Amino acid sequence: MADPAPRAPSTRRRTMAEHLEDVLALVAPAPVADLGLDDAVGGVLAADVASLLDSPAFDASAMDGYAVRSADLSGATPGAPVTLRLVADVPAGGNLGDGPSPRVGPGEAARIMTGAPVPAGADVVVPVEETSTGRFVAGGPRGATVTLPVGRSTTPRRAHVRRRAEDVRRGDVVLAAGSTLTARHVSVAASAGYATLPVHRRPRVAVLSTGSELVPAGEVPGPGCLPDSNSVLLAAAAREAGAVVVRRGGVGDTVAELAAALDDVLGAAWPDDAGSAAARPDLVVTTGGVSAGAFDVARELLGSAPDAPDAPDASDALDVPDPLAPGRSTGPAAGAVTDARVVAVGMQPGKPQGLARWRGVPWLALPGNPVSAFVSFELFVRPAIDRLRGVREPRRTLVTRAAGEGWASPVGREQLVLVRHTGLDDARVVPAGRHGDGGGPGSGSHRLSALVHADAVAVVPADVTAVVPGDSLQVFLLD
Ligand SMILES: Nc1nc2c(c(=O)[nH]1)N[C@H]1C(S)=C(S)[C@@H](COP(=O)(O)OP(=O)(O)OC[C@H]3O[C@@H](n4cnc5c(N)ncnc54)[C@H](O)[C@@H]3O)O[C@H]1N2
Ligand code: MOO
Repeated sequence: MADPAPRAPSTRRRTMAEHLEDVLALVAPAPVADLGLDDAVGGVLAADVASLLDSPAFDASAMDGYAVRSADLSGATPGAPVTLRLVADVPAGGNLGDGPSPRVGPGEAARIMTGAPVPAGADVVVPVEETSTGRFVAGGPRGATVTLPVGRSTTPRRAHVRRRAEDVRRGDVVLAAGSTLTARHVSVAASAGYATLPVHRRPRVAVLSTGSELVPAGEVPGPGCLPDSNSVLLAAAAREAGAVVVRRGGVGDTVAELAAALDDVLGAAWPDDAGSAAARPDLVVTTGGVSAGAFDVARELLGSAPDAPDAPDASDALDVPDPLAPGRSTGPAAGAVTDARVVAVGMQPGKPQGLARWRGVPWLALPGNPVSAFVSFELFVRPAIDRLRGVREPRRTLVTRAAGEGWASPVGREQLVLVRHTGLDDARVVPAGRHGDGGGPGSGSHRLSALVHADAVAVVPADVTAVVPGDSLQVFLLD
């Protein structure tokens, strides 16, 4: 049998949509736990919730007043009222004692408060202000009769009775699986008889930034150094997206240091975990070191190398042996990296992207430029976190806006432009931050000013080379 032909190095070029599918395939929803209603808010419900109770649970008064038989009121007017005998007093809470349930017969009335069960026989509640009582005072009923109707009312137009189960019937599904729980959801759960809900536990996300040039936030950078802003950005963004986060900044640019840092976060203590040694992150996110530099350590650890030294754009020509390249299989990462890929995604910024498993834990390696890291978070990491949280369809909603300015866009790559609404006209957006050197917004993946001024991200299709004022743009809004 002939030797198999040597495998030609394949170029992994992916569209954003394809890369997102690859990312989502790497992660699965986090395990489900029953959480108390206070802690469940923000989580994603893992199962439909059917009400254990009718709501209202009984025919209840909607007014403070008198429960009567409507037949007794027929023909009664403020000019010719009827007088009924008081036979019961029904406060809210059904504090009725052990005696027989009250009953309202012909010619009788029961004093009743809002939310209290309407006594048998009565089918109408007349508000107190439409009766001879006028208003209730604290304590028991005064007098043995009530005369009604009085005032502006004739016979009651509304029964003022909330019917049993008119809102929710026992067994009705009141909360759907996949819902992100808000205060409103947990209040409905409480009304439906639940004290806990099955919720996917919060994803545990470890954030690492690589780069020997990085100093921790607040330290004065030495020559050639700069503050580590990416790990701060990604950790905060992951937290905002619903994750529990462990952050390690400024990991040195050697394979041994990155491997050690990745192992370190695998053993990290998690704030949501009562010290169980088994807790591991659900996702590791790194930034930096995925392109073609001599110290691009994430890429090296992912086992990649530019396969052609003269490749015009190294990250367009990537083929990652999987598992690690033979030469590295005895290094610090021996056997640790699986499913590794470094890909050139047809997007700007954010082109070089890595993904793999580190000792089985999903690992997304994002580019180091701050805007690239941010855009990569929004496009890939947030959906991954959503999937871990149990969100059924982790997708961004795009809305249409008009371009308030023109700019150039690279051919063959979708362009992600941090934009802001003009304020004058909410339907128009312009690039955010400073981009006045002729490079346009597309060349600004290092520009921090855009990050704070942006309130949306425009997604310019790959075949568009120039955006002109008035063009219709698809944008997703930033929270
Ligand atoms: N020869 C090539 N060079 C580059 C290519 C390419 O295809 N061929 N791609 C470029 C693109 S596109 C991007 S994006 C960057 C991605 O580079 P890395 O992921 O390797 O990132 P670094 O080189 O580590 O850093 C880039 C830049 O960002 C700064 N940085 C890094 N980490 C942080 C941080 N935690 N906080 C703040 N700033 C950070 C870093 O100092 C660099 O200035 O590669 C291009 N090069
Ligand atoms: O793709 Mo890089 O992210 O253009 O700056």
